[in-house]
Amino acid sequence: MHSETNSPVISSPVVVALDYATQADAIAMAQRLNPAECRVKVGKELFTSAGPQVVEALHKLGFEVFLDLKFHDIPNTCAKAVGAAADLGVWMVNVHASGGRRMMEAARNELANKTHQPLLIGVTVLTSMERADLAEIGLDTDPQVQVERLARLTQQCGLDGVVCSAQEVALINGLSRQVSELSRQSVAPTDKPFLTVTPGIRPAGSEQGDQRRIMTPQQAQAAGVSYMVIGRPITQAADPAKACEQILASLHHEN
Ligand SMILES: O=c1ccn([C@@H]2O[C@H](COP(=O)(O)O)[C@@H](O)[C@H]2O)c(=O)[nH]1
Repeated sequence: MHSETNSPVISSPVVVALDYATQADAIAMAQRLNPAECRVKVGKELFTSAGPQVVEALHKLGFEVFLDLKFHDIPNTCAKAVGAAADLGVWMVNVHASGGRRMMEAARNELANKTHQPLLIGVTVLTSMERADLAEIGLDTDPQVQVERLARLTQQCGLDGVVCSAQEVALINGLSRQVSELSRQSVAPTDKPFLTVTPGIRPAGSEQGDQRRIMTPQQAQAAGVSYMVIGRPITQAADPAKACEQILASLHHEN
């Protein structure tokens, strides 16, 4: 799905969530961060208030951007929205896996015709949800079971990976190894890793807030996550750049 662009390719697993109400606040935070050490995420609040210009401004600062709008709609509408995100040149875009197979396949097919193809990721179960939340929406199951179900579907639909909590990553990596083995035996083998993008990252001692399925950065790394989405523990720190560097140092990450 993903095609390379002219943006710098960085090895850091950290994606900083720029959850701000205005472009000015988001850019002020981005200017305190280092695009060689992290990517940034634009979510619903910022995109709704600031629009596509904020993505352009972050690109100008040298950041790769995860556009976290979690599209969930009928297949045609979702696919066109994903296509519009691709035209913005973002690094990653996502849809809700619970939108189902036809929606995810339509989104994947839309990207096939694009010059720039962002990573396309399926959101499984929000990291703010626990078993009781699922029961209230008619899913009488552990989050892990629902995550596994949606991760399988997402991989079958040919997306690049999932959003899940780091707590489910070992399970998903096990699943995707099985699928990769099947793929190697098929006529069109692919060795693409199936990515896990994990919010709900909380360094020891930081506020849990509304998150429920959490892990520390070190636990997430040990579990094998591909990318860690970290918002408030970095953006609300007294020194966000230092908070980001300390997390990377705790992962023994070098650029
Ligand atoms: O399951 C999900 C999907 C997306 N998010 C987003 O990630 C960040 C997390 O921010 P924190 O401040 O570190 O909690 C936020 O933008 C969410 O919208 C998520 O948390 N869980």
